[in-house]
Amino acid sequence: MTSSAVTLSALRFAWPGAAQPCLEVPDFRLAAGERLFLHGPSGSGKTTLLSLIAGVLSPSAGRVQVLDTDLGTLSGRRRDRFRAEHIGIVFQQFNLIPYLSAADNIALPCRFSPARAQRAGDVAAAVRRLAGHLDLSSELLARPAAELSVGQQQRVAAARALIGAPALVIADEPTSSLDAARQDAFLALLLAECTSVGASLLFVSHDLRLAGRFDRCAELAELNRAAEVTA
Ligand SMILES: Nc1ncnc2c1ncn2[C@@H]1O[C@H](COP(=O)(O)OP(=O)(O)OP(=O)(O)O)[C@@H](O)[C@H]1O
Repeated sequence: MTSSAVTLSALRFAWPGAAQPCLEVPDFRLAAGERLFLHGPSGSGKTTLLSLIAGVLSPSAGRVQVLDTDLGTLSGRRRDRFRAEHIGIVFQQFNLIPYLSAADNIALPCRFSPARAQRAGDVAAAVRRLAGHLDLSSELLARPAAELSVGQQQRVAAARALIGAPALVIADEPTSSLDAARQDAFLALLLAECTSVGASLLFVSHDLRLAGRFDRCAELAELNRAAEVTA
């Protein structure tokens, strides 16, 4: 087992054309199995940081290491494969495929990653188990994602992130569209799933009431030196 899930070294990221870098993170580490709550004002760079860790964006300088892999050493295709195999992501915009059923959306990572399919075992049963915990009925599972409410889509995105036990789960405001009861059920499932497989969790939220349920709470400004320049 690796001792570090994410290591950022001398990371710098500037959006094209921007006068100032958005992120300058000298050094950050998320330990294996650690569950971190990350918060910060709107526009401070949380989603950008998650996109760099997911390998969706590439840093302008510095290194992003996930598990034992330096993402900068991977070609675009290998990075996509690495992400599918090892990282479960709940994007702020969910990124569901609208014409696929909710069940097929949840199962999608298992189609892209044989290792994840193998870890899931019976994929259809894994879909039903996660959906059950998130109060998604079989009728909802059969519907195209485009015909679900925003909160239902968010729960589908959460189940998709968890299927096949990824070693790292990244969640960007994953409870913003849920009512209190479903928010609680979702968080309980997320924490339990991560604990049961020893996965690390990087959870971004504005809702500081949730922070106490995590191993560590950090504000992005504590990690990001660029924040000192722009503040
Ligand atoms: N595609 C893009 N091109 C250029 N600038 C961008 C792009 N996406 C985000 N930014 C800028 O990068 C900065 C950080 O944005 P980011 O979405 O990471 O913030 P955030 O902390 O996640 O905000 P929120 O809490 O509102 O989701 C902002 O100033 C934003 O305007």
